[in-house]
Amino acid sequence: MFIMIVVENLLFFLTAYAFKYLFGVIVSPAKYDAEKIVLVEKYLLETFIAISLYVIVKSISQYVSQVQASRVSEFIDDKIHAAAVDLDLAFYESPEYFDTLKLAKDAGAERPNQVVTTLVDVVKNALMFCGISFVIFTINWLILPILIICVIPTFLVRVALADKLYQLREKQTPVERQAAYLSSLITADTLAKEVRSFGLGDYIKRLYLTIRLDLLVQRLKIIRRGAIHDIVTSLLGSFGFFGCICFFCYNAMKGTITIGQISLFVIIFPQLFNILQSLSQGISGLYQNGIFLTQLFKFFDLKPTLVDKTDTTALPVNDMLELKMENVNFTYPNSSNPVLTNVNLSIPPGKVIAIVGLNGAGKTTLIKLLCRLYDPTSGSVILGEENIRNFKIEDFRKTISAVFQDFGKYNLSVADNIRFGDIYGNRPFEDMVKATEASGANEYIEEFPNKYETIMGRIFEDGREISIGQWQKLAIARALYSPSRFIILDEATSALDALAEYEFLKNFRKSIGNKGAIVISHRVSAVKHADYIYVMSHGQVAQSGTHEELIAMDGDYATLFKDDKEIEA
Ligand SMILES: Nc1ncnc2c1ncn2[C@@H]1O[C@H](COP(=O)(O)OP(=O)(O)OP(=O)(O)O)[C@@H](O)[C@H]1O
Repeated sequence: MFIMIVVENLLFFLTAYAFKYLFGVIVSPAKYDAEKIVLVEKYLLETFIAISLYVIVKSISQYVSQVQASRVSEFIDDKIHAAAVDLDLAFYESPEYFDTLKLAKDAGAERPNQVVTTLVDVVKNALMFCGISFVIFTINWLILPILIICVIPTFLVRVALADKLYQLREKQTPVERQAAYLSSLITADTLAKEVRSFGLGDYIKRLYLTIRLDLLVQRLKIIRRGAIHDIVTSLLGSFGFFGCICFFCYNAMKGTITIGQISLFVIIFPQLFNILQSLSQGISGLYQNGIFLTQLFKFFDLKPTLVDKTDTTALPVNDMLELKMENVNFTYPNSSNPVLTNVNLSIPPGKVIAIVGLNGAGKTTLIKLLCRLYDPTSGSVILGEENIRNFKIEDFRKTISAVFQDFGKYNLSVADNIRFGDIYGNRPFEDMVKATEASGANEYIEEFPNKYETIMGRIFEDGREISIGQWQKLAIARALYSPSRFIILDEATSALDALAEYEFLKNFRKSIGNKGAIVISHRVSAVKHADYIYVMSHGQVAQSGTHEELIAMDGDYATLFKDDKEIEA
């Protein structure tokens, strides 16, 4: 790119000088003879070649610039994704993260491109400026400083405007995110049913428009003020430009400059003014993009809070180990209320453990800790004899497969939906079938003409939408397909009909083999066959035991079970 810029500039000056010599010969007092014609033809040919080369190089240079810009854009996109993948769950549960991500994405999409292209323009214009300055300097040394002084105020005004616009953008980011969220409510498929049945479309549309208009008014106020300052300072620049022309005309009339210099001046001087304007625009643009890129780097600088210890222990080979929680307390970051208090529980291999409790009791939070998506504030999670903090996070997470309440509905093929449980395992197809048979998903998959190659969901062509219960069966198949040591179902059977849930849980112990399992369900009657049951209340284990023991205790569990039975009846 740099080579192209240098060549392009050289060709521009070559063209200008070819013109200078051409005019010099044409208006020379030598008479019209064969020698003069040959000379004119020679300069005409040289001018033609120089112009043609200039045009070709300019086009190539534009092409190279576009290729470079696209590559930079892809590169930055990939870096943003890599940084986002590395961050842990805590970031995804905090608004500050989304603000930083938004600003980084705003910067990421186009700014690096703009930096490259603006930088190229600045270098190009700076080289051109040096060349033209030299030529102008040979004509009259005073012209240059006058012009520069006249352009400086425009430059300062643009830098100040960039600063103000950036500050405003930073301030507006949370509100802009709110507007984007409202827009997604009426454009995305997720809430299409609810928005229509409650007739929310117009209301959300108006709310969105009000926010956007408010943001626009604030922005336009700053832009308007900037435009007025820009007009005033640009006028000053034009005065300088005009002054130089007057000065030149005066000297031309006096005959102190040659006709060749006049032709050079006519070609070059308007360019100089344009270049100075572009340079000031380019440098202030670089400054503006620079402050945006700061946000991109701020995003890249985010570091996961959960990191591997320097001396990690290898996972024990023995896969018949218990997973335990010992005196675990937990408070979410940015919150002061403890969500778990002194929790003790254990999940032995090959056993099904159930956790029941009212909404907000802390069940899902407990699962997040078991999966090491968060670390306990105090107390430990232990695999066998080892605190899970001593293992590599990536290795430990592979020991658990979980189906969360908000599990993934991947709009990809059935096979991909299951393969995601063990994405790098090169497993035989039979394993996939075994998993879908255990979850009950095979019943509907077998009816699809394309079976496991059927695309799920309605987002893409030929996609098949399935019911929530069927999605759940697919998610359970994914967890069963995973070669993990423990499997967790967090209300993963909530949408299954009572019979399907009963059938599934009856066979669940057989499907898990030696794996330890946790099942969370609000249907207490569905988990009564679990080997051991924990009852959670306000972040604590209020009761624990087998179904029979808990019924005999006549506490929270017995009440939940009785309520459940009455509702079922
Ligand atoms: N990311 C978070 N940041 C702060 N507090 C949270 C967060 N997630 C959950 N909580 C709080 O932790 C408490 C326990 O939530 P949790 O989701 O663990 O309950 P739960 O027992 O799974 O409820 P449910 O049966 O409704 O799924 C709730 O009071 C909730 O407000």
